[in-house]
Amino acid sequence: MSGADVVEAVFETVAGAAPEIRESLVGRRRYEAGENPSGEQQLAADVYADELFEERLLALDGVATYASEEREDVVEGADGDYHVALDPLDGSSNVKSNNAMGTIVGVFDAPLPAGGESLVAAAYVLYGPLTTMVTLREGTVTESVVHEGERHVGTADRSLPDEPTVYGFGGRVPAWTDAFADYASEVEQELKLRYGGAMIGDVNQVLTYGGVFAYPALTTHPNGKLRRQFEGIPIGAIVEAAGGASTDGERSLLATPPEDLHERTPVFVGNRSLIERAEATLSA
Ligand SMILES: O=P(O)(O)OC[C@H]1O[C@](O)(COP(=O)(O)O)[C@@H](O)[C@@H]1O
Ligand SMILES: [Mg+2]
Ligand SMILES: [Mg+2]
Repeated sequence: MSGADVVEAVFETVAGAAPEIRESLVGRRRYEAGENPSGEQQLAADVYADELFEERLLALDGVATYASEEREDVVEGADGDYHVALDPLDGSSNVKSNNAMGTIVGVFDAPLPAGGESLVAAAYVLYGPLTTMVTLREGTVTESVVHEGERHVGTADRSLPDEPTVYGFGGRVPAWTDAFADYASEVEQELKLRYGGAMIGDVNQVLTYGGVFAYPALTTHPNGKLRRQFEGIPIGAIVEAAGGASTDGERSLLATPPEDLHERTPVFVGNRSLIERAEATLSA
């Protein structure tokens, strides 16, 4: 199977599972006893989505391994040249309040953990009022509506608007560093606050309206909250390919491979001018 065929099969599988993921939320809003490798409590919905994607993606020709935020180690499948990294349910704490959630996928041509130079394709599904899917392959970002598990292309070459409009910053304000607080107070003079607590919902607003999403380094958590392999790299790649930029505070999220599968990193994505200003303010 060619790389393009494997990527297409992964995208088709993730879109195909979307109705089941949505349906699975009914009755799975409670916490399981377990914790994920990042020390966060898992919902029954996180575990269900992780197991469903593991089974379906490892069954595909060409997919050698599966890794996810919800399990410690990489799972080996059959032989193949491609490795998939999943955040099966992003923003799963939103299931309680019935707000947006997502699924994030990265396809790599090197064993995980792997950095941006090994990323061959990426995608996310947004479970909002509609189910939509944004895919990145060969430098092009495409947005589709997912209906009954099928993708219907809406915008074939998605790019960020030149004029930014919205921002969303994670972490409690008292835990922000002074440098980040300076950046935030500039941004809040210029843009409109939109923060929903699911990275995918918040990033999709930035892709749609222009602006910046950040989950910064905190005084309590110097590497922030989000994971480089499962969240930072695929989302950084999508936003960069859509004409925006990404940074971990110093350089593109694609520039530094994770040393550890579950490593955390500060995440900033959005219009280039806003990301450049973030880097300048944080390094001042
Ligand atoms: O509740 P907080 O601190 O605002 O954190 C929200 C962030 O945490 C996340 O929910 C973490 O992702 P998971 O739900 O996949 O662990 C992001 O989607 C979101 O940006
Ligand atoms: Mg997440
Ligand atoms: Mg998750």
